[in-house]
Order: sequence, then C-alpha cells, then structure tokens
Amino acid sequence: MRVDVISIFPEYLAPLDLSLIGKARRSGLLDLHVHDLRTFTHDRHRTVDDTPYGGGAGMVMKPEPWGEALDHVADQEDSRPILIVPGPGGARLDQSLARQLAAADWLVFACGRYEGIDERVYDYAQSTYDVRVISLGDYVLNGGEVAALAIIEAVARLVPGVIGNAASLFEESHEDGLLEYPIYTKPEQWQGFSVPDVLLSGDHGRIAQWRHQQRLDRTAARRPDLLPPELAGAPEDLVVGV
Ligand SMILES: N#Cc1c(N)n[nH]c1-c1ccc2c(Cl)cn(Cc3cccnc3)c2c1
Repeated sequence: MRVDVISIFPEYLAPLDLSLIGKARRSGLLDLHVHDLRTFTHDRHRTVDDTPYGGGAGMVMKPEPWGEALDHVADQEDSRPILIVPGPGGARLDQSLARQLAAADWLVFACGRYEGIDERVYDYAQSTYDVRVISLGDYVLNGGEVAALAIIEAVARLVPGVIGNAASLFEESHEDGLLEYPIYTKPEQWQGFSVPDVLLSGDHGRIAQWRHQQRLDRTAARRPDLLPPELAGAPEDLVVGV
C-alpha cells in the first residue's frame, strides 16, 4: 500500500517511523511519502492561507498550493487514489470503514489547518481522486494531522503482514462488533489481585466460553449500542453467551 500525506506540519507524521508502522515501511509493506504543502508555494513568505470571502473568524487555506500538491502526488502513479481529507464534518471512522480503506492500493491524505481548505480544492480533486472526508469523531481538533495518524494506523494494521500475528486481529474490540475480553499475564498474584482461575485451568473450551461471555458483559456494560439486535436492550445480567 502506498500512502501520501500532505501537510504544513510534516514533522507531525514522524510517529509513523516508529513501531509496527515504521517496520512496515522498512520492509516495503507500506510505501509512505510525506509532503510539505509549502513546497508548492511560490511567494517569499510561502503563504498557504488567507482571509475568508464573506468574512468570519480565522483563515482559510488557499487553493493554489493544494492544487499543485495534489497534481504532483497524483502524477507519481498511474492509478486513481483515494483522497482522504480529515474534517469535523466527515464520515465517522469505524472499523468497517478502516477495512474498506485497507483494501485500497493508494491513499492520499490532505491535512488541513486553520478553519479548513478552500472548497474548490475538493471539487478540483474529484477529477483525479476518489475524495472522502473522514472524521475521528464528534469533538474538535486543530487540524487534520492527528486524524491522519489515527486513520493510517487503523488501516495499515489491517494490511496483511503488518501485524505479525494476524489471528490477534479477530478478537479485538470492534472487529466483530463486541469489545475485547480482559487480558492477564504473569505474575498470578499482584497487589492482592489474582488472575481468574479459569485462565489457569488449561481447559481451552472453558476459557473460550469465559472470554466470549466477558466480551458480551463488557459490551453490554460499556457499549450497549454495539450489541447485536437480538441482545440489544436485554438487561445486562441477561446478556448470556449465545
Ligand atoms: N478529522 C477530524 C476532526 C475532528 N474529529 N475534529 N476536528 C477535526 C478537524 C479536521 C481537519 C481540520 C482542519 Cl483542515 C481545520 N480544522 C480545525 C477546525 C476546527 C473546527 C471547525 N473547523 C475546523 C480541522 C479539524
């Protein structure tokens, strides 16, 4: 998978050099390119913003640098990439959308700042990109970089080979609609807290059943909205493993 990120703060994307994503880059599983939007300005001050037409607070990102940056990136390959523009008004990222994006060969992220990007950039990009506006959720960030980091991590980890133990993907929260079960490791006793006996039993059938029930209980308690329709609305103590 190729990923390009355009930002006025390219150093914000430095965490993508770390851990599993960094390893995926070094192994060639992830081909990541970060571009400084100011590279595509031509004035002495490398201007990327200006006052909004119609008045209003804050500044708007100028269309010209974005147009040049998006043309430059699109010229790198022959295929039609998905352009992801993080924005508070976008489609909310969830695991289903992450899986959809993980199937793409090429993702391009336009990380804006200020009050946002001139609307004509979205229109201009349609001829070359599959444009998607995506939000992390209903809270306010200062720009698109944090969202891009989250989306890239959520997507890249689904690319085969990025996560060493692919089996671990299947029982994670949100992968199949339920939250994850509690996990424990050594020591057996710690600060007066012990590991549930069933996990020490070696009875894999009982362990699997206990873990499934834990997932149902946790989902009922913390995220009842995620429960399958047949269990939605059931009293918490009646959400019994099915
Ligand atoms: N994704 C996401 C996301 C989220 N969940 N909250 N805020 C954002 C987000 C993404 C992109 C930008 C750009 Cl460009 C500028 N701002 C600041 C801003 C704040 C309030 C209203 N308008 C713009 C962004 C906020």
